[in-house]
Amino acid sequence: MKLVITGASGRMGRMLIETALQTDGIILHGALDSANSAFLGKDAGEFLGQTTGVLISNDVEATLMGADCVIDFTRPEATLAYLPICIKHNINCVIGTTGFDDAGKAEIHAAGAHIGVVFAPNMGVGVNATLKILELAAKILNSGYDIEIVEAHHRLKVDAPSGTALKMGEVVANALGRDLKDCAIYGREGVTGVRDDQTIGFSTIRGGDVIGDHTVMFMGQGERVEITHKSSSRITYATGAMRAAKFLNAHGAGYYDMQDVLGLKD
Ligand SMILES: NC(=O)C1=CN([C@@H]2O[C@H](COP(=O)(O)OP(=O)(O)OC[C@H]3O[C@@H](n4cnc5c(N)ncnc54)[C@H](OP(=O)(O)O)[C@@H]3O)[C@@H](O)[C@H]2O)C=CC1
Ligand SMILES: O=C(O)C1=N[C@H](C(=O)O)C[C@H](O)C1
Repeated sequence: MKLVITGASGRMGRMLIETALQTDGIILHGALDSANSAFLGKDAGEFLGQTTGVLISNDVEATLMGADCVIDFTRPEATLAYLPICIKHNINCVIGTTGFDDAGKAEIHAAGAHIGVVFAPNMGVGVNATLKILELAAKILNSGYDIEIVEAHHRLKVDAPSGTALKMGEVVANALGRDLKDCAIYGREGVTGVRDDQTIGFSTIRGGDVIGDHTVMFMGQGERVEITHKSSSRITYATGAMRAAKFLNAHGAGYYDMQDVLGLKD
């Protein structure tokens, strides 16, 4: 399978290039970066001390020509610029980028009518297992528990709360028959009044080089259940993305998430 990686000089882009070069059945076909990138024209493997023959480019059409799949971990505006070109050339798309608004999410969903799309804010197997555990926990602890979600990431992350935290909130809210849009509280300040027991609170921590920590708390009378996932390397996201690319190669057009890829849907 011929793969193009966007955001090639980014934290995830580099991890994806390293992982692609080591994954059976995957050929690194192209590497894209922004028009401002200092890495344009450089070999995609240079940061590893390797020569791959693939040069980092911002010529999207030329780079995508002949590719089977794009893996995109960039920014929403970049993803939404690449997507129509993927549709035009019938190239599947694995999207790990976070921070989309509703219109952006709808565009990605609609792309699934033309090409294979896996869209997930976290491609790690452990986080996706955690989502299933959260669904079960929420169904059992369905009344008398206040729910709070705390996430921590490195100082360079630009969106908050993380896509993973929002997904966790959505899974818990759905399991409780609530709509996250109506019950989410993003931070508190000043005289807030007592807590509304129907809300789901989010707290964001940013600092240092934290790769990604998420905790969901179910706080009741006399006890507190905390479900935590901690990432210690970006490798988990990259191997998940490779699995997603192979899944799309086998399944073709459609809109999927990592629960589909991992066979975790009921
Ligand atoms: N789903 C998952 O499992 C995971 C998702 N993520 C998400 O992936 C995304 C990227 O994270 P990370 O790698 O840490 O971020 P980085 O900032 O390290 O990398 C972003 C890359 O995207 C490129 N880029 C930014 N804007 C544009 C643009 N307009 N057009 C083309 N390329 C662009 C950057 O190029 P330049 O520097 O030249 O601007 C850079 O190469 C984030 O949304 C993050 O939340 C992260 C980890 C796991
Ligand atoms: O930006 C990151 O680093 C991460 N982003 C994703 C998110 O927003 O949930 C996934 C992971 O937590 C790392």
